[in-house]
Amino acid sequence: MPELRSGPRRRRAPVSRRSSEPPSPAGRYVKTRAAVAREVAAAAERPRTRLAAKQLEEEKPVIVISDHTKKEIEGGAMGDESGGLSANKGVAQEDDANPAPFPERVQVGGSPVYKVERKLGKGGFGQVFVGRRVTGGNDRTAGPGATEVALKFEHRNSKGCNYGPPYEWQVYK
Ligand SMILES: Nc1ncnc2c1ncn2[C@@H]1O[C@H](COP(=O)(O)OP(=O)(O)OP(=O)(O)O)[C@@H](O)[C@H]1O
Repeated sequence: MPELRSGPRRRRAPVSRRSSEPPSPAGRYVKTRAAVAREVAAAAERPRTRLAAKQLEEEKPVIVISDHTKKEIEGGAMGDESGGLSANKGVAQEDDANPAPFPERVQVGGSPVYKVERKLGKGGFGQVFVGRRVTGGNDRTAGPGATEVALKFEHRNSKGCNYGPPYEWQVYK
């Protein structure tokens, strides 16, 4: 027969730490089950090998800019007054009313696929980002093989397109 305890319960004795060891701030917190579950889920999603990481990188969606998709962009929720294409996840627009981000990758017509990187600047009608060629290219800084280019996003509904496609587009073509 177990004996009943009498008197108040005492806490467990603290785990003894060597006096020379400084108390760790992380040690003062207890992880919740939700936090542990989040960590486990994140670890499961993380690629374990370089090859897996590369494959994951290659699977990322690409926004193909053509006449067809420009129409889709017009009709969809991706337009913004600043003249940007805003779709999917990726580079955040930090200074516009529309918090939707720009696409992660783009392909203009039959061009190579470019990864959209940091913002270079903003003009009257659009925004300019560094585009890094995802595959191929050469070490030249100019020409069709350049690995780094400037990508300008200008929406068809932007004020610069009030009177039809801007002349600048013809020049770029
Ligand atoms: N090739 C580039 N390299 C580095 N920065 C660039 C490049 N192209 C544009 N930028 C940056 O982006 C900003 C906006 O460029 P953009 O061509 O849109 O200017 P803009 O002609 O004044 O604009 P808009 O034609 O919309 O009136 C520039 O002021 C510059 O800071």
